[in-house]
Amino acid sequence: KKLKQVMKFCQSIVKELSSKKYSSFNYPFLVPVDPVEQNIPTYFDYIKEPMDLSTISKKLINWEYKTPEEVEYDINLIFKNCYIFNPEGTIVNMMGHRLQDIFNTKWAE
Ligand SMILES: Cc1ccc(Nc2c(-c3ccc(O)cc3)nc3c(C)cccn23)cc1
Repeated sequence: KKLKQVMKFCQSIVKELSSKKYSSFNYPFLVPVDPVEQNIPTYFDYIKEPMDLSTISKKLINWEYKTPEEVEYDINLIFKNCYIFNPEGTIVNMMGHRLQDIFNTKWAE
């Protein structure tokens, strides 16, 4: 069925965004943010819907998404959270924009 192919495409995009070739700027988005480890204790005061690429990959494997729009929502949540917590001009903010540019290009394909 078509849905299976679409979900495979989504998984390929998550794999691409997690690729080592982007390791200089994708690492803040690969796994759930650990506010203690990253010394950002207020993170969950601002971010009520944490999201990361490994969580999306797991949800895809467990068929937790019913439509590609739900996958797109979670991927965009990563960037939305990034820009909420990391103001314009910060390095992590710029890392988010770089990864989002790759996502927008691949998603539009
Ligand atoms: C230049 C720079 C400065 C700080 C960080 N912090 C950070 C973050 C992070 C993720 C999301 C977020 O909204 C804020 C921070 N995740 C990491 C990781 C996994 C390893 C090392 C540092 N990390 C990374 C790069």
